[in-house]
Amino acid sequence: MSEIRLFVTSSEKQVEAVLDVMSTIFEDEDFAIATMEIDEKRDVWEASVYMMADEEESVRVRLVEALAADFSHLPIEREVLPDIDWIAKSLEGLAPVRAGRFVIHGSHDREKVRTGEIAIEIDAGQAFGTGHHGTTAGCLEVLASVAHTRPVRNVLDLGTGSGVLAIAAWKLLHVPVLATDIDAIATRVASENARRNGVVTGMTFATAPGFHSTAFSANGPFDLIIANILARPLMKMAPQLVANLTPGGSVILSGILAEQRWKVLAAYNGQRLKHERTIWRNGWVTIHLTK
Ligand SMILES: C[S@@+](CC[C@H](N)C(=O)[O-])C[C@H]1O[C@@H](n2cnc3c(N)ncnc32)[C@H](O)[C@@H]1O
Repeated sequence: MSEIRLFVTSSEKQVEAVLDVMSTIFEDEDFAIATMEIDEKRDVWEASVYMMADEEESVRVRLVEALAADFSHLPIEREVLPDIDWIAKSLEGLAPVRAGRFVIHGSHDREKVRTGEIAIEIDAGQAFGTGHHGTTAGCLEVLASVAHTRPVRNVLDLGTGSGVLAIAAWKLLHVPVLATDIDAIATRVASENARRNGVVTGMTFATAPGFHSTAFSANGPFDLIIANILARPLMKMAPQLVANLTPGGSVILSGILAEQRWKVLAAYNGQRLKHERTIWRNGWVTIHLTK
């Protein structure tokens, strides 16, 4: 089935406002949303939402409705994207990513690892997390800095995807790591990636939505919790997440668009966590808080 892009074209300022509207209506769903500069001199930009062909009509109806109030003058255009083997394509373009002391690379780039780097080998596959997304790279950067400043005896990676953050924490800290995901395929991929990266003991995997598993009480509470999910589930889970954190422990949250950060901070301040630092990468923020 083809992939479709629905988009509007305008100035950078208007396109940013349209992107805000798009993120509000589609924030809990899997549709990718992006802005792109078309012509720098003429200030021409596009805001796009991507979907599969069978979802186009319902997305279009919602988009027209949401843009009606302030942007009805902007026509919604459409592009059918060519069918591409995305996994092969993404592998071709995946250069190693460096964040803190970490380098995340595909198996085709093993020789590019430099002395002193902590290398994590992840090939693009069925689970999210090759290090190229701003949220993953942001978590790695904060992880490296947290490890310098605080003793960490165990780690929880909630929403592990490819396992990249769990493997990074294990390689950096040499402590037990629990890696969980709502998606059983992700948990399987994460454990295969862990094995491929030389993790033999000290890492536990569980498939669980949020904190609904005995794995959390069996392995926690945790000195460090990393959760790269999305703003809304992170806000909802704040009480349980903080209950699973040791006093003095650290939380690294990502999957949060810059404009959503205040709501997420409010949810965690409400649980008496202290804000330490927020970093930005490609429009996404990663937040470090302590208990
Ligand atoms: C953005 S990916 C992050 C993957 C990886 N940790 C990284 O940083 O690259 C989010 C992951 O969280 C998982 N997820 C989403 N909602 C979840 C929930 N309520 N409980 C556990 N995992 C969840 C998804 O299946 C997905 O693998």
